[in-house]
Amino acid sequence: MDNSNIARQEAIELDNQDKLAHFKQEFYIGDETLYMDGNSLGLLSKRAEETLLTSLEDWKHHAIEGWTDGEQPWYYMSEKLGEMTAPLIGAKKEEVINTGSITTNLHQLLATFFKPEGKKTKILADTLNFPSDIYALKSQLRLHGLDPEEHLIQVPSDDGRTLDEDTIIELMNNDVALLLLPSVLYRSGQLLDIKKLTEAAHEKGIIVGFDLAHSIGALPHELHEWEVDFAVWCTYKYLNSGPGGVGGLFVHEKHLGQAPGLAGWFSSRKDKQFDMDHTLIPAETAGAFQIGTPHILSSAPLIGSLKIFEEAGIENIRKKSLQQTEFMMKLIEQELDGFGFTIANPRENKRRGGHVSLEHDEAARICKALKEKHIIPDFRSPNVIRLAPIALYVSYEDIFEVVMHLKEIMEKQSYKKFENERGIIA
Ligand SMILES: Cc1ncc(COP(=O)(O)O)c(C=O)c1O
Ligand SMILES: Nc1c(O)cccc1C(=O)C[C@H](N)C(=O)O
Repeated sequence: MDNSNIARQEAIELDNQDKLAHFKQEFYIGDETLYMDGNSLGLLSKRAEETLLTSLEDWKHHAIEGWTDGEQPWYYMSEKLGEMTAPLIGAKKEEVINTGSITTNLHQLLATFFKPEGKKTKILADTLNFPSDIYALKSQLRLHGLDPEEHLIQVPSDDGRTLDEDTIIELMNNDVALLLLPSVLYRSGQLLDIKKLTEAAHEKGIIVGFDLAHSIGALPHELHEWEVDFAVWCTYKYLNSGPGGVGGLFVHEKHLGQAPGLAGWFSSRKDKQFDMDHTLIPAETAGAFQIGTPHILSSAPLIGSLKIFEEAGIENIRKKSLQQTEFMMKLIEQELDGFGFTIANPRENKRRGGHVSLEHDEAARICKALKEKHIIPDFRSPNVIRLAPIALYVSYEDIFEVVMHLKEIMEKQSYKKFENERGIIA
């Protein structure tokens, strides 16, 4: 048996032993498709579809009464989702609410927690974060009359892929008021040491926020115990809530009870909201950081999806995900040697998230060649192919197939018929 046949055998055995394998049947995907892009948009599950349809039924049968009656009362849905999400991030239920999007939630929490005072006027971030977060930071600085050129410090990266925690800590000066970092970097998949960074920042009196877009649903967190001040995330990636699915936010218990920077009537204590008083009485939970009416139809699928996470268990998901990415990297090294690929994510388990980051000079057109074969990766400029073997719906045999197709594309140079430029999204 040659090495690739041994690997196929190994994949079959791993699938046979996999206690999460049965969840794959719950997700919709074409028979021919190998979906490796769940880190950008997760797949629809039957349970998410069901809870979305339930909300439509509630609307159909209850009209306005759906806010409190119906099967999934809309007035309490954001809180219910917060409670269901709490175990995924190590939070108390009061600390979590589903609302908005990453960027709007970030604006809300910056408006609440970024309070430049005296010499403490700077925000510390990094050079590798997703652009939307940086845009939000710069616009919040401008709203305070502060020039981002001077007041936004972005930690550099030595290799253009990863960040060094000690370098971040060195930049935590006394003039820094707030630190914002991604938990997992969207390109390289590096997982930062949230606990260590939070502790170091607190020693300098710095408020700490994390963007969990690329870690929530992929790995466990202990936000309450680590005393992270706030966090934001989306639910359309690993949490499979659908395009434009509701975002989420965490505010540590120690900050609850304070008024939101951006107030609206949904910031209210729920029993007071319909008093319609012009003086806001904010909720004493993370619910206070909501603003307006929740987007029920973009929230409802998450109920069904989170039930899957309750059943599967985030520790089991992480365990499988690490084994899957390890298997994928091993196969890439074995089968794609000499084709010009570089594995750009850190190799240690505690330093990587849920996707493999492959660099190649021809990455954009290799992605197009993969898509021609019904394999869905994504491309991130300038040279990254992201491959996310999602624990809930990707099998080890799928991973084997993906790498073997990639090998064929490289051997036959079939990527050369495409332009080496990205499509609209990837
Ligand atoms: C790290 C990160 N932050 C922010 C965003 C954008 O968030 P949203 O469009 O949900 O506001 C994304 C992905 O779209 C992301 O990956
Ligand atoms: N949020 C997205 C969207 O609205 C359209 C297309 C893609 C996305 C994404 O989530 C991109 C993703 N955050 C990334 O890491 O590239």
